[in-house]
Amino acid sequence: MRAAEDSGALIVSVDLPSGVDADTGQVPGDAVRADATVTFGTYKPGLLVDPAREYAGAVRLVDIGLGGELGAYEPELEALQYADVQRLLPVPGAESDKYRRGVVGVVAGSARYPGAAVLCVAGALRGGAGAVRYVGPAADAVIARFPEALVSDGPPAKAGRVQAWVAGPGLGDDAGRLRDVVDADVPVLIDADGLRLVDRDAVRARTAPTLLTPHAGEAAALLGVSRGEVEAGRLDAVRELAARYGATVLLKGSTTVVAEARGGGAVRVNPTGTSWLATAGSGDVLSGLAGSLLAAGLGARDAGAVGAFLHGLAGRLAAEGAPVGAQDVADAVPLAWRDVGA
Ligand SMILES: NC(=O)C1=CN([C@@H]2O[C@H](COP(=O)(O)OP(=O)(O)OC[C@H]3O[C@@H](n4cnc5c(N)ncnc54)[C@H](O)[C@@H]3O)[C@@H](O)[C@H]2O)[C@@H](O)CC1
Ligand SMILES: Nc1ncnc2c1ncn2[C@@H]1O[C@H](COP(=O)(O)OP(=O)(O)O)[C@@H](O)[C@H]1O
Repeated sequence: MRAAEDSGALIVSVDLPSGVDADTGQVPGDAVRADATVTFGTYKPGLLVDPAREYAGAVRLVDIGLGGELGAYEPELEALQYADVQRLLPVPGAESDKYRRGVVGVVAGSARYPGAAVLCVAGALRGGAGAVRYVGPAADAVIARFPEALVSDGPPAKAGRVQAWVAGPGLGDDAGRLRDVVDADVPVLIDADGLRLVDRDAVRARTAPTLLTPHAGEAAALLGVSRGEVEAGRLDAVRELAARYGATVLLKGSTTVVAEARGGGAVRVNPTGTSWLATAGSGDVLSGLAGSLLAAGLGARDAGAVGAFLHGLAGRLAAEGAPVGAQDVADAVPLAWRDVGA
């Protein structure tokens, strides 16, 4: 392997780069770093999930006539394509009104992190819900930036009609509001500080859909392992979290993966991500966006996967190869939506 790398020659791997694990995306030891990989029949998880994905270079799939054979197997992994996402986008019908489109509630922000509330609302306003209710101490900051948001500072249960809640970005230690949301019988997305504060038994006991959106650091804390272990084995980590908490889990990072609660269905891997998204607050935009899709009626797995797809695309469209901030990503979500919907 080293001789090949040291030679400076173009390296093309056949099916998979030697040394990467085809089924898990893990790289247990030395592995070939290919410029390109030609793979056969179907994509393997190791070509889609980091850290292995990075070793494959540009991937080209060649059909070798396995179509009929492959159809007999349930895939372990799937990546939504443009047409899949287009079918899932919640588009208002002629008879829609703001309530029929869904109302998303946002419990986020604190005196220390008012910006997280603004960014979460920024994502929520672009996710297809008909109204965004913000509940918390950053109402003035939210309203200054987004006068269309409905704001209050009381308990979430008194905020008015909400079809799905997002709780956690920049929340600080406001466990009371979080508890109200977890007790609500509507879909709930829990992110950031919410993942640290939440009563784990209460999450397990929920009957309405729950979507947890940890980054690797938060996932590591929830699993009681190191962050490195999560990053080295993303598929194992996301499946284990979903099983342990009886929730749908979206694990963020270099490859974003979504696993269904109680083991149902393939793990979704997001194909649109870009490392320009690695900027403070972009996760807050994602949680607002995915929560809005939940309020608009998507199931937790679809809301997570479509949210990550639009977020990744928005990151690319906003960045175009230059650094951007989280607000720029939120502002580009309509461009991503149009790109998918066209
Ligand atoms: N504008 C704002 O107000 C912002 C507020 N934010 C809020 O700031 C608070 C602290 O959030 P942090 O997540 O930065 O907490 P920390 O900085 O305390 O990080 C917690 C742990 O996770 C690790 N970690 C952080 N980001 C990671 C990543 N993307 N991948 C892997 N590991 C990672 C850290 O090294 C650390 O071990 C949260 O409430 C968050 O929502 C952030 O969302 C950034 C923007
Ligand atoms: N290297 C990367 N490649 C692609 N996406 C990334 C990368 N690093 C971070 N991201 C994305 O950026 C967002 C960061 O969210 P998060 O870690 O919650 O940060 P914050 O709390 O600052 O908002 C997530 O959507 C994550 O998937």
